[in-house]
Amino acid sequence: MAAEPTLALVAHDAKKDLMVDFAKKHQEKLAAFQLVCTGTTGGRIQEACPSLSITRLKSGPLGGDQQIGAMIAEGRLQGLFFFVDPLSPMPHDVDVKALMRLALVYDMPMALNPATADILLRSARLIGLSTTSTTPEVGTIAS
Ligand SMILES: O=C(CO)COP(=O)(O)O
Repeated sequence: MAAEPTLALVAHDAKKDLMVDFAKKHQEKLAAFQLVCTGTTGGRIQEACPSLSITRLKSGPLGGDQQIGAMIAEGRLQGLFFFVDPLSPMPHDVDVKALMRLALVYDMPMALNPATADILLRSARLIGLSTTSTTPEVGTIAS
């Protein structure tokens, strides 16, 4: 039997309450995934949803975003819900951009807000019916 698809849940501080509400609301559906989170986001979700099994990586500013980026590059992630705060400066802005960039490069289903995450959670591709990752053709990048 194929392993469950892996979904990353990440939220900036101003969006963590939204992420916790989202996780509580969709707890049953989220249980069908292997969940990975950046450190603080994962702690908040775990506290609110003790039945979910969550792998917590480093906190975003300490490398967690990059760890998730590496999972994308290595084909170990099937979806990314990243609730970003567009109104606050981030010390690790380069990491945030790098993570979103890799999600785009690898055509990863990515939701940057709860409205889109709601839709993606219902999508056949994300729930694992088609989890083939798209490897970009490096040669096609324009010089
Ligand atoms: O900073 C983050 C994403 O850029 C999230 O990290 P934390 O979940 O550790 O707060």
